[in-house]
Amino acid sequence: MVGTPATPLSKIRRTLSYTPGGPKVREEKILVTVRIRPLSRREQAMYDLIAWDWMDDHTIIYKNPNHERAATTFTFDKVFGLSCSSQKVYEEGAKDVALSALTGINATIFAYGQTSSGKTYTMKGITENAVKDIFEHIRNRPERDFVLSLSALEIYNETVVDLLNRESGSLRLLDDPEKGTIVEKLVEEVVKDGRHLLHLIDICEAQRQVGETALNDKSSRSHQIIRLTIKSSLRESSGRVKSFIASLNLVDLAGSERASQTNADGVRLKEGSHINRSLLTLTTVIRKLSGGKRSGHIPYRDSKLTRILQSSLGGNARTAIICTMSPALSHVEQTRNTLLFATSAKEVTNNAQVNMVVADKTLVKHLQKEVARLEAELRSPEPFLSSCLRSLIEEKDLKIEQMEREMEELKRQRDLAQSQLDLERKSHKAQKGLNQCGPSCQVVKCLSFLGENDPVSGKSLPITKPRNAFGRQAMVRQSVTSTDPSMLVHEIRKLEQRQRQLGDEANRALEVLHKEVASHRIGSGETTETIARLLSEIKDMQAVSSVPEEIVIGDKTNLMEEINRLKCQGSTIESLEKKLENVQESIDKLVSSFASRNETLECKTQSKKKKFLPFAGSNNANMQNIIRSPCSPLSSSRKIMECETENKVPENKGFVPSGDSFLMPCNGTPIKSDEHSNCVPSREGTPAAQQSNSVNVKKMQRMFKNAAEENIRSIRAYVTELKERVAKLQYQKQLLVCQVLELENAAETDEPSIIDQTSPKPWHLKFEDERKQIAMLWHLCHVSIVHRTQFYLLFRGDPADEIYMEVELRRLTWLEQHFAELGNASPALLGDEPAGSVSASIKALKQEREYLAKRVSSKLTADEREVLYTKWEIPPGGKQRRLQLVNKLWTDPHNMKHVHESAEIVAKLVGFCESGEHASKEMFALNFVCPSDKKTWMGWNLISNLLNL
Ligand SMILES: Nc1ncnc2c1ncn2[C@@H]1O[C@H](COP(=O)(O)OP(=O)(O)OP(=O)(O)O)[C@@H](O)[C@H]1O
Repeated sequence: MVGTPATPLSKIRRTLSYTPGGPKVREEKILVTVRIRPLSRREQAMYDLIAWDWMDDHTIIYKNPNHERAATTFTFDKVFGLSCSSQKVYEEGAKDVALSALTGINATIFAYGQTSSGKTYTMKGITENAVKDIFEHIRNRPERDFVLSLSALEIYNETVVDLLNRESGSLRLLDDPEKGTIVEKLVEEVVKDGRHLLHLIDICEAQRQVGETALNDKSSRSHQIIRLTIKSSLRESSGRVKSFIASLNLVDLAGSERASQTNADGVRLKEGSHINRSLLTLTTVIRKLSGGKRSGHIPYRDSKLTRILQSSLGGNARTAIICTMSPALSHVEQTRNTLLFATSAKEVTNNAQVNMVVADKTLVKHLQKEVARLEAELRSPEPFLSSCLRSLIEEKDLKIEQMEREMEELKRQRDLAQSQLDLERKSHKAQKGLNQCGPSCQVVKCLSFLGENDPVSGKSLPITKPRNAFGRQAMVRQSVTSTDPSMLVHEIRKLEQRQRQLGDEANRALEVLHKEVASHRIGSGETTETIARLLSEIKDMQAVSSVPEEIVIGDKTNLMEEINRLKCQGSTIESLEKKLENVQESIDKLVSSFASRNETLECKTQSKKKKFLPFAGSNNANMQNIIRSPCSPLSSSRKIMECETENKVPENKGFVPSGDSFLMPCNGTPIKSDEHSNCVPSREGTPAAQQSNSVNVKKMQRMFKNAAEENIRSIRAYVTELKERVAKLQYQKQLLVCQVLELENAAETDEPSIIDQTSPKPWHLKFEDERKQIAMLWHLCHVSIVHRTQFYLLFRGDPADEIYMEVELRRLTWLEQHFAELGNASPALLGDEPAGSVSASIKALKQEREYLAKRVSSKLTADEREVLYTKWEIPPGGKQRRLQLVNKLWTDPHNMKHVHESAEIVAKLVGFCESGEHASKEMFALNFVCPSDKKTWMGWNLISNLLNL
């Protein structure tokens, strides 16, 4: 094997570089040395061989006692042999770095190596020497004020423990934007002197987790970090105070180990696996850093060790690593790994800089005053606490007030937006209705009919007058597209009223006809029967279709009831139409019957002829009714009026009857047939009268014939017109039903498409709105949080997403409606499962959360978990923290930040990746049916899908 190329010392030497306008930045490589300990007693007892040679102070070679492979050479900043003292190791491998902390540069020294290779032994020597040197340095710098403080922790089984205060339990790591990773609540003891410092370090040693393994009687089972923070300040002649602050980290890592060598089991095995895992992360970090800092993601966060040491690994610190090793042949593989790690480490470059604070005199004075004030307050804790409390309460009150104001403003904005939206909808509806070609267009046009007299009030509506398009549009907009239920019910009432009037008129017309037929035996008996039957049917129909007068108006439920009732009446109107058709047929028959019998009638007595003036005489009252009817079309009324005038006897100038017997009927006085018959023969008795009568009878016959025909024609025309109006009525009802249903639907779905098309909302705003609505509906419908996550992450506002957003919104609206309607529907299960109950839906979601909670450990690193627990306020040491975390996800649909963060976490837990094969937008396409490949479907029916992951 070819040896690792040596790193020339020139390359390792530190170089200073400067950041313009900023503090000096020292860019340098990590100082890497190797210390070889003597063979241990155990190794000697086993007659283990020394497998390594160290030719000079920098090179170490694998001796390869069996000459199986080529020699392997490793070169480092320094190689310390078996007999090298700790003093020398410190002097040449750590001192320079350690003392940097005195001048404001962070420093880290750590020992790395296999278990029992001498790390603790080495770090002890380094620490003692460093402490000695630091205090000597302080003694030699009387012009500077130094403040030293010490904190210490161990990472045992990925748990951070304070070595100066074990009782505090597991400590959390927090991210500080300025300081980087900090350990919450870590005790920091101010150091009085060197002895005190060593005493504290001894305490830490004593507190540390140590256990016996096959390789080491006192094996360190944790990583230990002792942090000595050194603050020094110098009062300059100008009055300015220059302060330095830096930390010296003394790190004794737990050793990498093989279970087979340490004979570990149980607790030791668990410790060993944690140790190895975190060392593996450290190795990965070093390896990645050695490839250049910008060589991709550095997984500092994969372990607490690397997280805490982040600034020392390629950051703002000077770092020295002492790799310890056993020379024994039995450990050669482990040692080789250590040397490979060391080789990578020496390629890592740090950017250390002086952490300096310069404060002017005034500021210092101000700070001193502030400190004095605080100290005074602390001396009298009660007023201090009460003032703190007071200020806290005041602050809280202010916040509440501010929030209330914001809420008011938001409410106002919401109401304003709502009313604008309503207006837009109305105007859009009207526009849409008028612009569209097709049935609805025709129907809307029919509604100009509404512009006639208001049958309910009997008054002429002001909106009926304009006959231009604009006026009609305005009218339609106001009456039909109104979302106001009372307006719509009012419209329905008007239609009802019209229907009743039409029925009345048809009834009256038929009554007239019936009477004529019955009293004069016009037409066949069959026709008479038909008309009588129709008359009674129409009466029945009117009774059935009568509308209850007292209906509470203005309520949505009543509106729906109205619509349902109208829908039911559709058939009634149809039957009315049918009946009117029948009437027309009957009239036609009547006409033909009348025509055929005309000649016969001419030979009948005059008393009967007189009775051919139904509308002019005996039925005048009925006729007047028809003419006066508010719904009677002007045309037919006019015709009837004309007919009435024409039928008046005085028109016949040639015939001058003596007395007024014949004129009586024209005055509207009913004439009984027997009275009439008594009267007429007295005139017919004279010859002159007979001659005159014979002429006049023919004339009369013609006249009566014309009158009768005209009457029947009038009725026919009137029936035709009634039919037309019934058709209009039908259209209007249909339109109303459609409009109301559409409005109802739009109100429920808050359909975005009905917003004014002339000024469409920008897509990104629409997208945001829809996304918020969707998030809310997901929440309301207890939709699977994996589904939510996938949808949320897949659709991020691309214009092509519009259709998916629309579909999702419609689906959810539908679900929510049905949820409300069924009362206990289970949207979360609505996929290929029948709807269950609400509780089943909630249960499904609960199961999903439990399932995801189980994945927290496997899908998130311990560090990631800790960060999340902190962020999501899961108390340390609590039970089922994973479930607590998952239960907090997707619970606040109003907060889009919460939604986003929830989605990110769930995505990690299910291994969802936007570009992956599981993430196809098509799976959210237009139907509920699962795609055949269940693996790609992560939709509504979640648990089964998860099991397929
Ligand atoms: N350079 C050395 N000279 C003499 N003895 C040493 C040297 N290094 C280590 N030893 C001894 O070897 C044994 C193991 O050393 P130490 O406990 O420091 O190893 P370690 O690497 O810290 O082990 P672990 O990782 O298991 O904690 C100790 O008894 C120690 O005194």
